[in-house]
Amino acid sequence: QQPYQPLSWPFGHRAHEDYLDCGGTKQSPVNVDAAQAIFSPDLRPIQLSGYSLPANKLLKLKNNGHTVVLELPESLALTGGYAQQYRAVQLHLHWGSPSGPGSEHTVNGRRFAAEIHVVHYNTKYDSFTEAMVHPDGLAVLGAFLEVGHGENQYYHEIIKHLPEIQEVGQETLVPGFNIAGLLPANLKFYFHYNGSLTTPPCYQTVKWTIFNQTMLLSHRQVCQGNELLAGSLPASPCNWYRCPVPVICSSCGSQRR
Ligand SMILES: NS(=O)(=O)c1c(F)c(F)c(SCCc2ccc(C(=O)O)cc2)c(F)c1NC1CCCCCCC1
Ligand SMILES: [Zn+2]
Repeated sequence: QQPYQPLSWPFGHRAHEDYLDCGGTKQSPVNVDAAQAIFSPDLRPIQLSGYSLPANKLLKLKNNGHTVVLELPESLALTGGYAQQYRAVQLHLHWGSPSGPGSEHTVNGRRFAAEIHVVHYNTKYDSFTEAMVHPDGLAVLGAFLEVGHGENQYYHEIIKHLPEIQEVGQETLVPGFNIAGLLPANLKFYFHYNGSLTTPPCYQTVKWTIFNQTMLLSHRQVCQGNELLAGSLPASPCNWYRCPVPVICSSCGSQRR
């Protein structure tokens, strides 16, 4: 009996469609139907290397109008759970809005408050740009964010800088910290499938890992994230709303002009 229960489920696809944009047969996000998931003994625990960064390593945090993106050095690597080596490019967050939760994937139809994506590219390709058009080019680690009791100290390292990038295009520098703290402690339980970027160019070149364990943030932290992009254009029309301004954050009642 394996020490972990990674799950995957079958997705048929025609090879030549490997990176059709948006109209293809392997579009993400998807709803994970846990009852349809198949235990796969070949899937190994995800292993992270080089994720703990010193405070003197400054990382660019940018509001690109769709989400908040933290650029990551290639020293962060996936060394377990994938057949090939992948190195980090960036991480970004899919927040909700005062009108509702913002996770892109759902599980049994349930949408979570928010979702983090850590984007990596396959090092057999010379660059991220080249990798993202190949079926095995990208690996994205995803985890759901929920409201828990206390403040999450790792998400605090990002959220505390959000006031500095309230406008689209603004960026700031964030001191390094342990990026692994943004992901679940248990990297053995996950869903895995072959899908796509969830935003144009929608390339069907992503090996998705969606962790079972969720990340717990305080009510206030989720609210702060929801308010950052409340007036921005949606990244993907299906789950982003252009919120009227001023925005009342329904969960904590604060008003954002
Ligand atoms: N879930 S996801 O991984 O598909 C994804 C999203 F859903 C995203 F919504 C995003 S942000 C929207 C795309 C975008 C817009 C502007 C800029 C910029 O001005 O720099 C950059 C990107 C976003 F950046 C990503 N990831 C990107 C995919 C877009 C192109 C390559 C960049 C790295 C991964
Ligand atoms: Zn994403």
